[in-house]
Amino acid sequence: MVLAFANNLPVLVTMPHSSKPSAESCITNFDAFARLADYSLMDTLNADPDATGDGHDHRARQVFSGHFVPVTPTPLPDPEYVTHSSTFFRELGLSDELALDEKFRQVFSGNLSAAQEPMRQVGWATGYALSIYGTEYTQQCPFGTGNAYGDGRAISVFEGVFNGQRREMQLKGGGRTPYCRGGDGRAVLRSSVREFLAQDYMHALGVPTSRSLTLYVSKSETVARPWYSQDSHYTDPDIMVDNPAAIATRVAPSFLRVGQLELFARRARSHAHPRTLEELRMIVSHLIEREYKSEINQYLAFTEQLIELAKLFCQRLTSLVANWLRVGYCQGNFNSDNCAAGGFTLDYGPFGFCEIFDPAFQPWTGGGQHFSFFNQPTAAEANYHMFWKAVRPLLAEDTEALEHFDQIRHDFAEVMQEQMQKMWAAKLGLTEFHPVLFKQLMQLMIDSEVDYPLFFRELSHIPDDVSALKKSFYVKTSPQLDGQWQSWLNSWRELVMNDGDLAEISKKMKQTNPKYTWREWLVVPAYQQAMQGDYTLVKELQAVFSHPYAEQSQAVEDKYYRLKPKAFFNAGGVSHYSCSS
Ligand SMILES: Nc1ncnc2c1ncn2[C@@H]1O[C@H](COP(=O)(O)OP(=O)(O)OP(=O)(O)O)[C@@H](O)[C@H]1O
Ligand SMILES: [Mg+2]
Repeated sequence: MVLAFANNLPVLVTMPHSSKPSAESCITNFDAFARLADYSLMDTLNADPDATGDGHDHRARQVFSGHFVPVTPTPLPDPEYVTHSSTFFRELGLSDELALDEKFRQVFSGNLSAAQEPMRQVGWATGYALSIYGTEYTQQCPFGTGNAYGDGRAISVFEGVFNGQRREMQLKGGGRTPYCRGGDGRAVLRSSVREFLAQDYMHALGVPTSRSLTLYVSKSETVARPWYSQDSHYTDPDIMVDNPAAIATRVAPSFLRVGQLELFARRARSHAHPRTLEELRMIVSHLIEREYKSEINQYLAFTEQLIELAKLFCQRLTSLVANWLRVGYCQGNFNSDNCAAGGFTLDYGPFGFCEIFDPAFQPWTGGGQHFSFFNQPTAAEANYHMFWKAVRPLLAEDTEALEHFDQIRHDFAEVMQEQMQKMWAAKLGLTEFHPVLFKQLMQLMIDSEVDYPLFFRELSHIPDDVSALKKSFYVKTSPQLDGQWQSWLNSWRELVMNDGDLAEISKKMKQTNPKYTWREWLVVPAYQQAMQGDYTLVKELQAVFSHPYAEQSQAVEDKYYRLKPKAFFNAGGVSHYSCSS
């Protein structure tokens, strides 16, 4: 609120939030929404020449060239509105009532026949390649060639400019595409609720991410997925569960993945067809246009633009991963096909948030150590390497540019380390990273089995006695361990006090260390309840997650600011999962 003067009388006015549209720009009906459609992607990139123009061919097949395949989603039968992101709707200039508009619901539950000009009645899916930790794979493709791998159940249906920013809207679980590999093309309500809430939450945490738009569920279609029986402690699912099919729509400037650049680079390398290098160049130009336009001068020579791209992607990816560690996030499956080339979080499948501190935390049983919590900087480097390798052929004859480009690749680990140190210093309220102090802290956190987010939040009060931190310990500590904590605390406090005003530092720490984290055992009841048609808990979580750094009410604190109960340790579907779709 600020004081303004009207007729010389002071009046209170509410400052419009920067992302809040003015009343005139608020879109309340589908007709106005559809008018924003602008499919420059479909007009500038190559379509699969073998695709039927109407997009009705959903058979799993190889796609040999082109950047996208026109394909129609398969509508959810009897779609019911579950929720939408009010925050994001406001940013886009959409009114909340639009989420309940009949045509809007039809379109975002997969029925494109409800779309009207200039919207098109066909969407698109894209192919991509897969590398796991820097090793190229083609075996995941049913033909063994890699030509049938890509968006198997993600279908983009809309592209348009909202308040000056171009966005692509993509249905997840929108039915089969040529890349479905025999899958059903669906996502279940369980995973859709998780992805929807997590995207919203990450945004509120200040971590770059694809965004949640809407979530609809079918009242008549279910799909079976392997899952865990009640109280199962097995590593793998032990039963098949019918779960309602759902479609969550996510939004981003583009859904370009490192794996997508790789697909075209691999084809160029093997001279798969005469236009391979040109298609690679087109997809990289598209990446610059969609994700880096405001930071890369379009009048630079293309090779110089590529160097800028390499620098910016390195900055974004390292900062992203540092943020993941800051908030306790583990992506779980950070392959090149789950690594957005725009440098934001994408694919909330087997992810989790660290509760009891473990640097090797990994909720996905298929993910192994290499994608675990503290290994994410290395996993990011492997993905960056694949990006570098994919783009490099476009610089082929320019030795000077190549040298520069290679140097940026070489410096990745150093930039990553700088970002990490900056992040750890900020988490500890310090202006500088102190390696010894940090190492001691990590050991103490492991020995006391601290709850990662709860510990850092309690530390943000800058206590002078270890007893204040015990709220975050899962074990009872010995007097000896308490002594070690106290001496660590004393050294740390001394450094903090040298850095400035304690109240100011504490405030900053609380903006760095969220109070409310994702606790899977508190999310499970929300999707279970949603499966019964009750969305109260989903909405409650949306509200809690939208202000993760705020204190919120006593009732919210009592329910959500807590250690994980013992019953949920090693619980299948809560502490770990082998299936996430
Ligand atoms: N039920 C399904 N039917 C068809 N394809 C699927 C299905 N589940 C997953 N896939 C495809 O398998 C690939 C690997 O799955 P993964 O779990 O990484 O991705 P996802 O969660 O579906 O998608 P995204 O990366 O788009 O968020 C993806 O290309 C995905 O589209
Ligand atoms: Mg994926």
